[in-house]
Amino acid sequence: MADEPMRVAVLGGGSFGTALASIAADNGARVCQWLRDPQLAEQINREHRNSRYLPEYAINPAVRASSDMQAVLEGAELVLVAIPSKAFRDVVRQARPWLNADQILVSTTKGIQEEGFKLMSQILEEETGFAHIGVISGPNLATEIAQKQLTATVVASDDALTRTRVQQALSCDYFRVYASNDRYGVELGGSLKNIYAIAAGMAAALGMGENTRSMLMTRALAEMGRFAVSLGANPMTFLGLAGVGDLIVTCSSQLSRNYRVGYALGQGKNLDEAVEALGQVAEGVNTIRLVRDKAQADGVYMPLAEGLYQVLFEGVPAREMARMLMRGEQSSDVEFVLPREAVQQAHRRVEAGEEKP
Ligand SMILES: NC(=O)c1ccc[n+]([C@@H]2O[C@H](COP(=O)([O-])OP(=O)(O)OC[C@H]3O[C@@H](n4cnc5c(N)ncnc54)[C@H](O)[C@@H]3O)[C@@H](O)[C@H]2O)c1
Ligand SMILES: O=P(O)(O)OC[C@H](O)CO
Repeated sequence: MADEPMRVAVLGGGSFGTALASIAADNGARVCQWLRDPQLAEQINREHRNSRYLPEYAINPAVRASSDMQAVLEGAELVLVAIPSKAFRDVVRQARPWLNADQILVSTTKGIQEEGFKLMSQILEEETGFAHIGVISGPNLATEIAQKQLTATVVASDDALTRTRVQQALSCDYFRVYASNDRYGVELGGSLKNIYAIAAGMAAALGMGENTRSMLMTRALAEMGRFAVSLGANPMTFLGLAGVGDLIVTCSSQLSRNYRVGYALGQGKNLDEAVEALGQVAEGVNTIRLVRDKAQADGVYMPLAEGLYQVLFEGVPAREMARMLMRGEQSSDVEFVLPREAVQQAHRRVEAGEEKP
């Protein structure tokens, strides 16, 4: 059956789900997209446009949209789930009666569930028990993908079939799909970088420069690596597209919703106003809280996440927090080369007069 078009279902009618549905259709797949809003589904079918999330984008006319979950999932080989983390489990539960173990289930969502600190593919696994599970993550601003800007992503799964079929379904002239077998690391990188995008947006609004942004991104990577190690994950994965790559784009672009929330906060809006003005999901707001709490509980040193938490949720002024962070304990650049503890130990010895110049 090699010549049969692949059947792809996309759950979610937001900007990323819409862009991925259209790419798969461009590649010849039979694509059905599920949206909870029947009017938007109708508009996609009639005008091949999604005026709510990607108004300028000409969606491939072969994409069929529907608010009937059963009809969308029927016969699908690949199911892409592009639903914000807060609603993710509910939607998977809704879908469950029409899912089967032969299907490939892939999350595109960069968020964390509060209960149990679960990533989205873990929810897919828990809700279904299926074997073909993966994630897509990387520097993927949907608006740029819609403009067909050259873009790369990562499909991560320990299941080779999942990786291969996703690469086949989505690779095209302007969208390149790299493979990873570190599902947890790729997914964690995508979720964590949203925290630092908020900080970068805030720094930009406060008039801070490129040195500051560069410091922020690099120290963010150090902090992300530390957190990954504490969770037993492989920090090397963060050297790839789903770590460094996504940090760079999300900390640099006004197209990022997390960056925009940070920018609005830096301009003096409060959190509710900033989120409301955005009108879309900025996963980082919730992720900051969850990661800060987890880091505290597990004793992981994450000064940026802690500082940002205090700015967002405890009313500490951003400039004051920046000053405190700059005056924080002396540290190491790359901790995998020189451990942080070695730097602190050396300071203690010099301060105690045990080592003299
Ligand atoms: N937009 C991007 O640039 C981008 C890129 C990469 C990854 N992502 C990730 O993909 C996920 C989805 O992002 P997006 O940009 O496609 O979506 P979005 O945030 O633009 O919207 C998500 C979609 O989910 C729907 N939805 C929300 N709550 C729902 C519920 N309770 N039941 C059913 N549907 C519900 C919304 O109506 C919308 O259609 C995000 O979590 C994000 O982290 C987004
Ligand atoms: O708009 P954001 O901030 O959710 O970022 C979108 C993607 O994650 C960028 O890779």
